[in-house]
Amino acid sequence: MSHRTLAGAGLVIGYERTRPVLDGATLTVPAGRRLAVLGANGSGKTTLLRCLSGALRPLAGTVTLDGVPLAHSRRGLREHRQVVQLVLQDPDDQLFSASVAQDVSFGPLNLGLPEDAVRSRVVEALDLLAVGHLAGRPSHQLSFGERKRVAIAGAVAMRPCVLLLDEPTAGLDPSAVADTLAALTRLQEHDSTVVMSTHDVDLALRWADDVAVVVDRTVVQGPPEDMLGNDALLARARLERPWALTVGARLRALGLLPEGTLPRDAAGLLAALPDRPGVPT
Ligand SMILES: Nc1ncnc2c1ncn2[C@@H]1O[C@H](COP(=O)(O)OP(=O)(O)OP(=O)(O)O)[C@@H](O)[C@H]1O
Repeated sequence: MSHRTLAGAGLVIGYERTRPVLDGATLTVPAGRRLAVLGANGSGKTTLLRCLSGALRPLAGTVTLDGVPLAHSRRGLREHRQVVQLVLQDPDDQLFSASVAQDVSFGPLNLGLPEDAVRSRVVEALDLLAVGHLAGRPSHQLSFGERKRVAIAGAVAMRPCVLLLDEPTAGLDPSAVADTLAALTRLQEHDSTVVMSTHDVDLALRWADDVAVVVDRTVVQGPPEDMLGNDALLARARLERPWALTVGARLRALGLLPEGTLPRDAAGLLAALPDRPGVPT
């Protein structure tokens, strides 16, 4: 897989022409990096990802891949979907075959690949998502968290350069969230660009290289610390400052953390705190 840059410029997207959900949204999905699309419920995250995937045609503006505008023709969309794959929030919108292996092979079979190539893609995708042991199981018998990972494996089997994941961690317990994030790291190591929509500011700070905040029917993009430390922006977006930024700032003010230290999660915070003789770590 090679790196490709997906972008949207001046996107007006909506379901009714008179009341667009997004009105002039511009963003770049930096190749090879992790982008979190953050926004409150109903702000338009899913709508934006659907547009970037080609599933929803913008009312105005353009989606581009390496600067080339997406053509909403049958051929243009087919080519786009070989590079950009969207995984929906609800895995049951994507899983409908008799077994996990059949669900994951659906896309590659549709590409007309020979059977052994399909088989090796299915094995690779299931392994990347650490769900190889589920290959023979009926998808509908799996837990919600397992179904979410199988749905991601289905998209991964298409070997996309850009993977758009709509709330991949929603409804998962902490260990399933950790498993999913580990799988996303493996995907990135396989040269995929990963985009995740979420309203979880703590997760975005800990995971993302870049953050795009969906706010006031547009998108504001920048480094996680800048976006998630901007209280005015967060208030407009109906989001809260991540706890690690608040606690980090307090500890710096108390002189317990060196200036410039920006822990992103509990492990980072503990690692940055000084050792004191007699205080257990
Ligand atoms: N198929 C549709 N037809 C009409 N309106 C829709 C449709 N899908 C979404 N909307 C509306 O578009 C707006 C944005 O919805 P969207 O699902 O993109 O938000 P979201 O940020 O993903 O929300 P959530 O965090 O709750 O999943 C909402 O007001 C929603 O009611």
